[in-house]
Formats: sequence, C-alpha cells, structure tokens
Amino acid sequence: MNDAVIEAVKLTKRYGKARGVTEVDLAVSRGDIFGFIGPNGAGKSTFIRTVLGLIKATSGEARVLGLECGPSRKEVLARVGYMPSEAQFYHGMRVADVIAYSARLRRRDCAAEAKRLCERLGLDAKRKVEDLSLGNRKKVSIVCAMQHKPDVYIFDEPTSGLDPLVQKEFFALLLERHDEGATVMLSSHVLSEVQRYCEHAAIIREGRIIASGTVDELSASAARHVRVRGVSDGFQPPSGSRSFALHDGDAAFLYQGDMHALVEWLAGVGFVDVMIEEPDIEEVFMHFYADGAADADSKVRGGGAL
Ligand SMILES: Nc1ncnc2c1ncn2[C@@H]1O[C@H](COP(=O)(O)OP(=O)(O)OP(=O)(O)O)[C@@H](O)[C@H]1O
Repeated sequence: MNDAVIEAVKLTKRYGKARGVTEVDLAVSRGDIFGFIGPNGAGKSTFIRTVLGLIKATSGEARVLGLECGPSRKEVLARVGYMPSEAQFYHGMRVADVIAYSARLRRRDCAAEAKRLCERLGLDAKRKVEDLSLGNRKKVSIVCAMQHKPDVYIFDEPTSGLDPLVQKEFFALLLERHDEGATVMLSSHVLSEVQRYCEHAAIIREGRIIASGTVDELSASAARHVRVRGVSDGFQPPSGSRSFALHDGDAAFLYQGDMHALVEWLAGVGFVDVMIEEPDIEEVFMHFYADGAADADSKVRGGGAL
C-alpha cells in the first residue's frame, strides 16, 4: 500500500463492553522513530498488542512489514523487537536463561549481541529474575527485544522504572539501531523523550487518535506560548487564552487564535517586552487533553498541518 512498516486501518479492540481502542488509523514509515503518546489507560498497550496479533482485533486491519496481524503472528513476532510494558518471566530462571530462551524462540544464536547489550545496560546475567528490581527486569526485556537485531522495534513504555543513566544508554542503543536503518515505535507518557527522539508522533486519548503528525507540526498546530513582561497588576490576557499566570509584572499564557488579533491587542497594552513561542510537546499534550474530545477533534481536522 505504501512505505508503512506498521499500519492500522480503523483498528478496534473492545474488551466486552469496555473500550480498548476505537477505529485507530495509524502508519509508521520505514526508518521513522514514531512516538505514541497517551496517559495510563489511553489504549497504547492495547493497540500494540493487537497490531502484533497477541490479542484479537474486534474489527479493522493491522499489518507489520506487510504481514497481517493474527494470521502471521509468529512471523511478525520473529521479525519485530517487542518490549512489553510489563514483562512476565518464569520463576526460577536466571537472566541468561530468559535471554537465551527468547533467542531460541527466534531460532537465532544471539549470544554475542546479548552479552554486549548486558554490558552496555549493566545487567548481571547470572541473577534470578524474581530477585530483580523493576529497572533490571526492564533491562532484560530490552535485551530480549534487541539481541536479534530486528528491522522493527516496538517499545511499550520502555523507560519507566529505569534510572536516568540507563535511560540514556537505552536511547543511545535505539539511535544506533535507527542509524542502521531500523524503524522504531515508542509508546510513552514521557513527552520530553518523544520531543527529543521522535520524528513523528500520534496522541491517543480514550482509545482514539486525536492528533498525529511530525513532532514539529504537532507543536505548531497548537496554541502559542505568550510571555508579556512589565505589565500592570490588573493585566488580563486576551480572549482565547488559557493557563494564565501573572507574577511580579510578568504575564504568561497560552493563546490559540488569530495572530493578527493578538498583535493588535498587544498594541493596546502597556508592556516592556513580549515573547511568542511554540509550545513544547508537553504543552501541546495538555492543550489537546484539556479540551473535550469533540473540540480536540475539530481542532485537529481544522489544523491543516496534521
Ligand atoms: N484485559 C483487559 N480487560 C478489560 N479491559 C482492559 C484490558 N486491558 C486493558 N483494558 C482497558 O483498555 C483501556 C486501555 O488500556 P491500555 O492498557 O491499552 O492503556 P495504556 O495506554 O497502555 O495504559 P498504561 O500506560 O497504563 O499501560 C483501559 O481502559 C483498560 O482498563
């Protein structure tokens, strides 16, 4: 159909009456690092597990590397590096056993790469998995996802529970694989890491995609961050503003609206200095989440850039 390595068309998964994900359209292009953003319970894991064929879609289509989810589950799992948000390991196994077992499932000898990854992440392969901290369990999952050097990676909340140094090493590994041509999907609720590492992103809310595009487009399509310095005590922001704060004569607010109207309005206000900046993705996210779903939808459609 196109150059999409991971693609979903109207993918829906319901758990009985409970919502999982609803009519999700999404495409991750070859060579992309794609951020999948949403808070707990938004549907990130459900989407990923459905795409991989680990759970059955209620309706819609999903493909990875052109392989249909469900019927081609085994092949998909063999060709993808998947790191679940919460890995379950068999008790009594040592780290080295879990890693070797994961390699055997893919019929590959990955011992040299596994050793290298353990060293880079500071993971002791002799320890029993049940004795590991959450962070060390995450490291085991990273090694299992990366040791066979697949072309496609799907990481589900990879950094939660990892200390900052290990997070840095994880992203260094991810970027090395990306430089070698790999495609990466990274689900996260840590917006700064999406901003820093991802080229494209989609925001999921209550099971539906409410915005998607390049990370820059997502920032550009939302409100502007306005700071006005040297204002009087009674300063009030223009209509269409949110998140207003006034401190020591410095006002800050988010403005969504016509820029000419903002400049005209500013001309009538006494101030010393003004700064108008694109919000970072954290503010974009808050912007989309602060409004009602229907309101957010119409913004996305009307936004043009998305
Ligand atoms: N096995 C299940 N049975 C019933 N409902 C489920 C099941 N798994 C997930 N859900 C529901 O589906 C919705 C999406 O959950 P999901 O775990 O996919 O979200 P998430 O974005 O990955 O969140 P988190 O970051 O907390 O893992 C939630 O409302 C959740 O309660």
